[in-house]
Amino acid sequence: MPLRNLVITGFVGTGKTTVARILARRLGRPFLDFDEEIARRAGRSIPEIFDQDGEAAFRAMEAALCREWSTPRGWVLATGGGTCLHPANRAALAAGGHLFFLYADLNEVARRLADATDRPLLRLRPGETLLERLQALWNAREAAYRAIPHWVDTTGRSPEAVAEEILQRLHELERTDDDDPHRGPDPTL
Ligand SMILES: Nc1ncnc2c1ncn2[C@@H]1O[C@H](COP(=O)(O)OP(=O)(O)OP(=O)(O)O)[C@@H](O)[C@H]1O
Ligand SMILES: O=C(O)C1=C[C@@H](O)[C@@H](O)[C@H](O)C1
Ligand SMILES: [Mg+2]
Repeated sequence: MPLRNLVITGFVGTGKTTVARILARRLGRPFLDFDEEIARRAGRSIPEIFDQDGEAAFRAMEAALCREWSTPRGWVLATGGGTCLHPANRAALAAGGHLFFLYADLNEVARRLADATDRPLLRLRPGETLLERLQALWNAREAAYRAIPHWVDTTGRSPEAVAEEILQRLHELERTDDDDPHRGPDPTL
């Protein structure tokens, strides 16, 4: 039986790609970033896909990837920030892997993303600040995110420290094999 995948999901800009890369290196496992894979398959950047085909087309490509990754293959996967909002995507990824959800104080996310231009959902409306945009996105999504197990706070912590915590929690999950994806958010939150 192949190892379950290790799926790093979370809010936009919380370090999914960065942390998952570190984890893949530390575990010696192959790595796939969903956003990079979607851009590669489309032969276009994510902003171009959103602008030319619309968000729904992007979400359909994301859902297709989730279905492809619903079986255990021992990979480390980084999802996009909106991937696990959809219950069917969440269920597919949880069927093949352990999910960890990264989050951070939104002031810190805003600092990390201050110069980023490649996230279409963070385009500012007139007069809006990045922090306000992030807060609006978080408010709209928080209830759906809470259905994802195993939250990891990345606030004030290096990507290496976040990866280390996930490794320790993963070893514990693999030891007890007690990862019920339906049991809801971490009760310590
Ligand atoms: N723990 C951290 N501390 C400080 N900066 C970080 C941390 N993790 C990631 N970063 C920085 O924040 C930015 C966003 O990181 P990254 O692209 O890995 O986030 P993401 O969650 O994959 O974003 P997206 O939702 O767009 O896929 C990058 O500039 C990265 O170097
Ligand atoms: O939070 C989101 O919905 C997104 C996050 C990015 O990772 C990309 O998947 C895309 O920009 C959408
Ligand atoms: Mg990413």
